[in-house]
Amino acid sequence: MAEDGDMFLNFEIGDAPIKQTVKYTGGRWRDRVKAQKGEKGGQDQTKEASTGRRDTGADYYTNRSAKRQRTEDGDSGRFSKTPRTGNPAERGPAPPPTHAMKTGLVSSRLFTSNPVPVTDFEELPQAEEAEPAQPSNAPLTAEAENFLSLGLSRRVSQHLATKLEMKAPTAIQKNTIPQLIKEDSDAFLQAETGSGKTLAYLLPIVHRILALSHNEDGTPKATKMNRNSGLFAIILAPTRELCKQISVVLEKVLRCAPWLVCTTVIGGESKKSEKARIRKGVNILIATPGRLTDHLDNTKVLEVGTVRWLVLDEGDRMMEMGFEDDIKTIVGKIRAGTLQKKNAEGVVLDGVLPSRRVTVLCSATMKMNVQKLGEISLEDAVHITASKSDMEKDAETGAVETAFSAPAQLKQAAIITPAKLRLVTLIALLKSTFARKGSVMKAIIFISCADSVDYHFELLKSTAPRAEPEPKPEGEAPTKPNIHIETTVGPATYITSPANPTVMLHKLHGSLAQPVRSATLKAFSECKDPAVLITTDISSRGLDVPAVELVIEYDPAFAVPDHVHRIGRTARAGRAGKAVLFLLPGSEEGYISILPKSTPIAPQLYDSILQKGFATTINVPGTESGVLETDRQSWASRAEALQLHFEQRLLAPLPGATPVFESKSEKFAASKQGKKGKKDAKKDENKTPDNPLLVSARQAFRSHIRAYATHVREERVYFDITALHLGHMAKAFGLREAPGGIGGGVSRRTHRPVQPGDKTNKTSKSVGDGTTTRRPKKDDDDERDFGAADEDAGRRMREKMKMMMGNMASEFNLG
Ligand SMILES: Nc1ncnc2c1ncn2[C@@H]1O[C@H](COP(=O)(O)OP(=O)(O)OP(=O)(O)O)[C@@H](O)[C@H]1O
Repeated sequence: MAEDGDMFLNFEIGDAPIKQTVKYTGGRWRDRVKAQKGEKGGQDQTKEASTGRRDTGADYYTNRSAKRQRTEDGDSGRFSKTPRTGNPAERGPAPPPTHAMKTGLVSSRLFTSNPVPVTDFEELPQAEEAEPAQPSNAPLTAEAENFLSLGLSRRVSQHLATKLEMKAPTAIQKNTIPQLIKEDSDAFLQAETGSGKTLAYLLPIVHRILALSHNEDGTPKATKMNRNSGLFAIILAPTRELCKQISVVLEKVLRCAPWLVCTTVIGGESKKSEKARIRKGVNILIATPGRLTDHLDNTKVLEVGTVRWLVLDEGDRMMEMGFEDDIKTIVGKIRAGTLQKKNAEGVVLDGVLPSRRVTVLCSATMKMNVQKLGEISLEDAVHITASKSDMEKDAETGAVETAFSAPAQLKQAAIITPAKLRLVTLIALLKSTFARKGSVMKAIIFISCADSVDYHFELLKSTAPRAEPEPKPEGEAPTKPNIHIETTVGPATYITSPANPTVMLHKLHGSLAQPVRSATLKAFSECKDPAVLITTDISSRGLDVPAVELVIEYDPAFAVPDHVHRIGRTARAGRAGKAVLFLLPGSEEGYISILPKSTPIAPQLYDSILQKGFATTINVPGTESGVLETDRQSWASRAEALQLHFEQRLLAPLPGATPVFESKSEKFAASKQGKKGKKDAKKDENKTPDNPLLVSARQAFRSHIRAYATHVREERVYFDITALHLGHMAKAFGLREAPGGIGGGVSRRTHRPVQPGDKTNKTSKSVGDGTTTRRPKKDDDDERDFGAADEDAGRRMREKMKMMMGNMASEFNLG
């Protein structure tokens, strides 16, 4: 079990003999000798530790608040004002950690030399003292509030109440629906995440199309409508996932009018089948901008003469992703065509449908680029918000307020964690979150880049071979395994607890093939067990998975509006939710001051999280009692043992591991990274490949650092790449030192270990001079190309690397 690295937290990690003898085989003799020496060096260090000369964690509490608390509160270093209860012996002894000394292993030295937080924790308001806020995005509760009173037909209102269990509108729906039913002006909808904006624009569209064939009371008119009666609305959204989600919502609504049809054109499937669907007839089309532009150019059957509505959902994100030209083309093409007053069957559209083309822009946040988008697409638009007073203020001043907020009921916290402790703190947080069955059902962890998502998924998921499906009784067809989720879903061993043994881990990012993306998201949404999704910003916009109760921003967002969208994946439609943000001590702490919040964001020091997460006895499958006593260990030594375990997993040559560099180009890229000659590269072909997890960790680290440098300019005062301690950050990736190659000539994509389900990305290439050619925009690209996205960031990174690595900089092409 130890070999495959699985179930480690099911062990008593502290006293378990994690030590492994690594036999160095293969490669050049120099490397082998070096490796053996390294091993010996490690043992020497441990010897030193056992004789008491090693750092015993005396500077564990380096911050003054901690020291103060420690004196007040025994030695726990806990920062809650809540008095602690229980027998101190049960809480385990205090740090300093001793595990490494006992087991004779190289200490991971997690708790030493960490930077001191600038926050004075004692001065802060306590989160638990604050009154729970009333939900701000919930359906309205007043008796008179119903969809019928907003002007929707009886058919639609009844369908909403009986089939979709939606009796009352939300505030944004209340303000939008009558406006879009009665008026034909453009509109900009701005309301909090999870406030029901999707139905706010969909319901009036469906209502008015339905009115072509049915009277207000639901009785049919002489006019019959069907899928060939014309394309009336186009909805654009930035990601395929969001398009699919909108389509699912619309399909549910259209069950009350089954003769109307909607479809998606989003890429990820053949254009031919999309064309075929358009040819069969569609009344409402949901699309990503890139794919729609393509169809407008090449699909003759796509007629836009009858189109009355163009909805730009998450407009700012589309602009940010570089779809400005596509949107201009789409708007231009739709406006250029003559507006048909009758459809092909001679049905008069005007009077029932808007007599002009209406554009609706929709977002929870508003970056400056939305204003630009407004200029491209809107004419005399009304600004619709959830609060009437905001709307009146805007109407008076003629300006659009740029303020946006998080749902009031959403509890926000920030954990101030030194870089070295990030990984163990994340696991401790997840462990305590899922400690009890039913406490939290679903959590999303946001990470800055796809490489890091891949790595953390591999690190945290079980490495045990997949269980064979139960044999079916004779005559019954065996259940087909879902091949699309084989590499993206798995049990999250390190996070489970005896009370909650099945927590499923999922990963999602934009470099996965579309069927894998769709299947993974479906698996996460429908998972009946507690589930965690590790993802990039691809999941930050619009995603609506109702049972998400916790959002963890392990890497802070690149801009505040992105943060608002990320945390908005929880606390939707009036439900409760919690968001936790990881920040480094120092300048990052200042970031809290610029975040929108309705209740104070409580900064918290990592140690209370570690204490909670690593406090419990841990079950050990296979032993007589099933439980191993761990009371004699402190939470800090458990944290160290876990870190050490990860570091060793990365260093161990895994038996039967598949080489990571499978293609020649990858091998060549790897050898180039170290600036080796072709001869050396050839020699390296015979070398035992590095543990794939190690390669993945290094790549994740590099991409993480590159991503860090791309925070928006205004926020770089908090996220300063030059203040980042690369060596400490490496620890958070289970690495013992920072790998080279950051900001160097190897592009992110060329070097990422290819995984089953990954899209081949042939469009990114290193040009060998420290820059990467920009990939042509993907259809719905949702991640940054860190190679060249930000020249300024690159320059700062190179400076940082120079500073950190001295002469090595030239070796890595950074100078
Ligand atoms: N009137 C309503 N009553 C109950 N639930 C509703 C109502 N309207 C919407 N919802 C639910 O609220 C959730 C959020 O809706 P939606 O996805 O439209 O929010 P949004 O404002 O677009 O959020 P985001 O800005 O994050 O995209 C959905 O699960 C939806 O089913």
